[in-house]
Amino acid sequence: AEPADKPGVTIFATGGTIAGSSKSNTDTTNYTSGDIGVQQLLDAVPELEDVATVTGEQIANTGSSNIDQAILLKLSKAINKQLATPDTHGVVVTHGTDTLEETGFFLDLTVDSDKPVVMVGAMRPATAISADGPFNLLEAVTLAASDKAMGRGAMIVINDRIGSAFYTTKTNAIMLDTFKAIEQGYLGAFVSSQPHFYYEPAEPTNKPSFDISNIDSLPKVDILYGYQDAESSLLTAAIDNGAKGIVLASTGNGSVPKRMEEAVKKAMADGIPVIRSTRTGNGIVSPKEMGIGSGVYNPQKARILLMLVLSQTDDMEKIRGYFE
Ligand SMILES: NC(=O)C[C@H](N)C(=O)O
Repeated sequence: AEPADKPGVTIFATGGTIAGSSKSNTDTTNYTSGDIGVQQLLDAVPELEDVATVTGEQIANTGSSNIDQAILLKLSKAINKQLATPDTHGVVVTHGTDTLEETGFFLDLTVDSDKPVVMVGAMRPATAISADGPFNLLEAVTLAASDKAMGRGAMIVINDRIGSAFYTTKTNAIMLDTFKAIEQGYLGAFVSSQPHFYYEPAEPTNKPSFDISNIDSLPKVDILYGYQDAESSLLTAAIDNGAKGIVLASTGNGSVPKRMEEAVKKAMADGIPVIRSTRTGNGIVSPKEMGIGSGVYNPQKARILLMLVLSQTDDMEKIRGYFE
């Protein structure tokens, strides 16, 4: 599509490390925050044009310890005005991380729109080797341009995570993965033995359900662990032993060693799904050419899901759809 067809996203720049610069590309602590203007931030990420029609507005350019209520009010009013225009799909606020959570929370409580408001910052200045700002900015704009971001309140994007501005906090003075909402990752907690929920009722995205009223047994699915030197003999043995599906508790992002590729491909071709999950205990295993990525499911949950799915269908693309 032409750039004009892309969703409109306005970036309100306020400064911070994301707009910081230093004479040295290894300096990540003694740089000047809020040194680079919004146009320069945009110019550093030409890929933004692929996801949105982006316009920039400079609200302030300072370290976020200098953000005050005058700036908050100016910013919130500017965002409300911008989101009311039909061509605007969402807004992004570039901001220093030190007080980013305060501004995000303020916007969450004062912006009157279902459209996405995305706070973004960086922990390394723009001049650093492996500066995190440009990719964070690309993700923030992609989120602001996404229909999936509607109605979620103000959000904080940094280090590949989407946080609720209501709950997310800076937790580390210098590390890249500083923003966390650890406690509110739970649904709730007990206060004097009474349940207190952090969220309104919500279902996990794409949660499947199965009617097992007429099912007396489920297909056999085995889990195989990933490790250095792992090869295909256990996979073949599991299938010879009657497995109708296999879950790999693989290394990393569900990687399959070259030694096992042929056996995985053969199993898939024979109608035996091979789900690539991860032994790391965390993360969303993404689709690749090989097998089926487990998505959000750890190996033991992927196994239960695959048994249920196999009780309903042997269509490989349908099976894939439950995971990826
Ligand atoms: N990482 C950062 O953005 C910190 C910076 N001092 C600020 O909050 O402006």
